[in-house]
Amino acid sequence: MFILVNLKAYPCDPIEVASAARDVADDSGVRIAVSPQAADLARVAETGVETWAQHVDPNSHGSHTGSTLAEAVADAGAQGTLINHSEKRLRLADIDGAIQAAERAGLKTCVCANNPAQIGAAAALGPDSVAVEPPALIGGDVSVATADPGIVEDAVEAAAAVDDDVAVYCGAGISSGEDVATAGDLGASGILLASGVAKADDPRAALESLVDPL
Ligand SMILES: O=C(CO)COP(=O)(O)O
Repeated sequence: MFILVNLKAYPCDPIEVASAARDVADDSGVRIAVSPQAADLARVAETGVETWAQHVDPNSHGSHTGSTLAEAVADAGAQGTLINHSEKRLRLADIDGAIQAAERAGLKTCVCANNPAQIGAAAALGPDSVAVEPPALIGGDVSVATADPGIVEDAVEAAAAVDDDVAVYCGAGISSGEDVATAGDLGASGILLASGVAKADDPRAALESLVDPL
């Protein structure tokens, strides 16, 4: 399983989480990445943890004030990027453009989606991975794998029907190793989570409990 920790705009210490994620990944052998604010990418990447951007824009170099350039996040040390997160929705053409921009910059891509139908559409655009995250469960206490196991299974099926090579992750409300294991049993090959680590009093302990059953 791949564990991608999205720090969103939470008031956590990105270096503390990144260092803990690096150490827990090293100790457990589980792949863990951290996705901080764009301004923190370089500092987070310097810890040695696998680092992802939270978003890239569809444009390349040029007159695009305020854009998050895929080449710039790659230069800062990012190895991948989320695209179309539930809290950063894009139009279809811009999702397609952002995937192409990320690929030009050598970034791995994960396109987020609300439901299995959107997962199928996202998979058709050829990202490396897709992630199903029901908005109603994001930030809550109940894991998507428990509250709505069918949505994970249907997302896996929807992606496979379009392109077998696209990995499927799930997220929302995941906070325990049991949640991660259940997501794996449903066919997901990774999880996205945020509050379970970013808002934890002890992010390292939270990460250790996530990888415990793996
Ligand atoms: O949006 C998410 C990850 O990208 C999920 O957030 P929570 O883990 O806080 O539910």
